Amino acid sequence: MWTLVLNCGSSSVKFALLRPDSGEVALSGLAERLGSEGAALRIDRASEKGSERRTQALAGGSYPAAFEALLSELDALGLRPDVGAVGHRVVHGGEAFSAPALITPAVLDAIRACVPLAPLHNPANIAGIEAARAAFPELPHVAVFDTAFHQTMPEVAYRYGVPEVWYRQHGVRRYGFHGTSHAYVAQEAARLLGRPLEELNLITAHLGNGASVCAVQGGRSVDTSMGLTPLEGLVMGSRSGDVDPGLHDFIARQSGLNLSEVTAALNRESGLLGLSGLSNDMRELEEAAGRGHPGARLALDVFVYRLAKTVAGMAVALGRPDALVFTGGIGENSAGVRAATLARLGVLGLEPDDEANARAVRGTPGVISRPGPVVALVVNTNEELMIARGAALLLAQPV
Ligand SMILES: Nc1ncnc2c1ncn2[C@@H]1O[C@H](COP(=O)(O)OP(=O)(O)O)[C@@H](O)[C@H]1O
Ligand SMILES: CC(=O)OP(=O)(O)O
Ligand SMILES: [Mg+2]
Repeated sequence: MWTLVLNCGSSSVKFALLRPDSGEVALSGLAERLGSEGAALRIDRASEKGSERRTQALAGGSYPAAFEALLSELDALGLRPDVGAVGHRVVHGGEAFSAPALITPAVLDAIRACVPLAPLHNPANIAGIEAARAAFPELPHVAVFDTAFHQTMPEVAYRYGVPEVWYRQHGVRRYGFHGTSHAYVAQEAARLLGRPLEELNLITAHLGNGASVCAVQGGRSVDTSMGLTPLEGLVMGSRSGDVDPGLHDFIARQSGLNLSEVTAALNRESGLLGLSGLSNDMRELEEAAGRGHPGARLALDVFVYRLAKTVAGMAVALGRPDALVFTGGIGENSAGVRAATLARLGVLGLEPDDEANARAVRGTPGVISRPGPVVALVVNTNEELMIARGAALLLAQPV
C-alpha cells in the first residue's frame, strides 16, 4: 500500500508518497514560499535512472494550488488509485494525543482547539487535512502529532512554575515538538551503535528551521527544550527561543507593539534572522560569516552556545548520557555547527573526531567523535517514514 504523507508548514508543504513497510518512495517534494510571488514546487520522482528532480513556479502560490499540482503528479504516475491512506503531520495535539489518531470530526475539533498553542503550524495542518479529505474522501486520514512522543515526560519536566490554575484550566504546561523526528533518530542511533534502544540514554538535537533537543531514555522522551509552544528553547531560524518572560511587557511599553505583535516578532523576526540582520538560513550565514559579516558570526556563535548549554542540561534528565545525535537540515549538513558545539561539550566527555565530522554530510550518517563515555553521531531524520508507519500501525489495529 502507498501512503501519502503531508507536512503542511506555515509557508511550505512537504509531501511524500511511500510504502510504510519497505520505506520505498515513489514521489516526494516541497512547495515553498506559499502565499508569495516566488512560490515554487520541487518534485523528486523515483525513476529507473535513479532520482529525477524538477522545480516549477506555482501559479497562485496557494495551498490549494500546491495540492492540485501534487494530484496532477500522482495522476501522471498513475498512482492515485494506489494511495491507500493519508498521513498528516499535526504539530500540536495538546494532552489529548499520545499516539496517531484516525481523523474524525471530534479529532479535527481537538486539533482546532490547539490552534492558539501553535498559531504558525496547526492552521496549516488543518488546511492540509481539509484539502486532502476533499481529494480523497474515501480514504482513511491519520493525524501523527509532534507532541505525542513527549507525553511520557515526567511532571517535573513538563510543569512550569506558574499558578496551578493556569495548568488545570488552560493547559499551560510544556508539550514539546518534533517528536516523530526525535523518536526516529533515537531508533536509528541505536541501530548505528549496535545497542538496544531500551538500554540507551540519548540526547537528540533536531536542528532545522525549528530546532529542539530531547532527552530520550530507553526510547522514551523524558525532557525536551520546546514547551507550551514551538517558541521555547533553542535559538532558531526566525524564532527567539528562550527569553525573559519580562521581555513582553517591557518591549510592548517601550516600542508601542501590542502583545500579539511582540509574539509575532519573536516567531518571525528573531533567532538567526534577528541576530544577524541578514538571514534565517544557516547556509547563507555560514557563507557570510566566512566573509567576515559580524552579524552572521554573532548569530552562529549564539546558536551554538545556546545549543551546547541546552544539550548539557539534558544530561541532568538522563543522569548518564551515552550519545548525542545531530539531525535536521543543520544537524545533518553543517560540520561547522557540529564541530563548534562539540568543542563546547568537553564537560560531557565528548571528544570530536574532526575527519569523521567533516565526512558526515547528508546521506552518510555515522559517529563523529572518538570512542569515550559519550559519543556523538549524525543521523538523517525521516519524519515522513515515521508518519506513514504510524498511520499503517493504527490502521492495522482491529477496531
Ligand atoms: N549544507 C548545509 N550546510 C548548512 N546548513 C544547511 C545545509 N543544508 C541545509 N541547511 C540548513 O538547514 C536548515 C533547514 O533545515 P530543514 O530541516 O530542511 O528545515 P525544516 O525545519 O523546514 O524541515 C536551514 O537553516 C538550512 O540553511
Ligand atoms: C514544531 C516546529 O518547530 O516545526 P518546524 O521545525 O517544522 O517549524
Ligand atoms: Mg522541520
